[in-house]
Amino acid sequence: MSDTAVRVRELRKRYGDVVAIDGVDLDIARGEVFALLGPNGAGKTTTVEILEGHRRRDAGEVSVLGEDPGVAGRAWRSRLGMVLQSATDAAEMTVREMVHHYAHYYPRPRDPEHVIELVGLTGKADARTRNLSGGQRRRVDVALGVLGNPELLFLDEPTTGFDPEARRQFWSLISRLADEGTTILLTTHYLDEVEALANRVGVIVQGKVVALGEPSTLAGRSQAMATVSWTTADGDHSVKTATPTQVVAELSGQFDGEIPELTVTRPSLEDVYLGLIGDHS
Ligand SMILES: Nc1ncnc2c1ncn2[C@@H]1O[C@H](COP(=O)(O)OP(=O)(O)OP(=O)(O)O)[C@@H](O)[C@H]1O
Repeated sequence: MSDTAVRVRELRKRYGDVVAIDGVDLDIARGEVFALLGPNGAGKTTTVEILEGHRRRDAGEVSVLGEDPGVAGRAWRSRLGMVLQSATDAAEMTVREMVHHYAHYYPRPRDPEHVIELVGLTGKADARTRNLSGGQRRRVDVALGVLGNPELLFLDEPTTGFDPEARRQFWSLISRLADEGTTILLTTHYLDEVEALANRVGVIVQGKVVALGEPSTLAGRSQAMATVSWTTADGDHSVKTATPTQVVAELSGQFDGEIPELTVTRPSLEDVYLGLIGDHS
């Protein structure tokens, strides 16, 4: 079995005059959690839909779990899990009925009761899905996405509408799936989600990948200048420096004890991301 889950070369897609994907290359290894970031309309969903076999490409090579999604059949599809951007229709069925029902579609499903517990819906298992809140309904989507025990899971903005606690629970679910070896392709607008979950991140702007790397080192982040800040009776001070340890050592000689309100920061992933988007738009 190949170590590569997803391989994309020179992918192109237009909608009429709109160039949605403009020569994307992408490699995702098996077992990796890969995040696609980008502003609205950048081409993330189109890319994911092509990888899922839901949309035809105009040009380029695509291989997902060793097959071309444009022609692959049902056996291939059963190895994928999907949480699409648009939520599953609300229904008269209860959560339990729905999860048990969909389990029949897969050759080797997870235990439906275990999945309900995994997504934190045990207390709502007998509620009709139309009576669930937006965030709870999204958890049903996630339950259906992981039900088939997928080798590769697509998550398109999975935590939109989640409250902070639900997002944390979801993150631990994703980490568990990743630990079990599931490859995950995530699109999101939440930078903290990327930092918490992703091994690697690709930033896509106007249909092109403009940066690729680990969240901690993306676009030279780890080598970027640090900012040392502190406060005195004169007011707030800050210095940008490549040698923050030295600055702090010098400052500590000037103060008797603690340096007031000392902080040392490097650019956040959000700073780096906004810089990348600004440079390419
Ligand atoms: N079915 C369609 N018909 C015509 N144009 C489309 C269609 N789907 C997407 N587009 C256009 O293609 C471009 C890429 O859209 P896409 O949905 O892939 O972006 P995205 O990165 O997923 O955005 P978002 O973060 O808003 O979900 C946008 O300019 C969009 O308007």
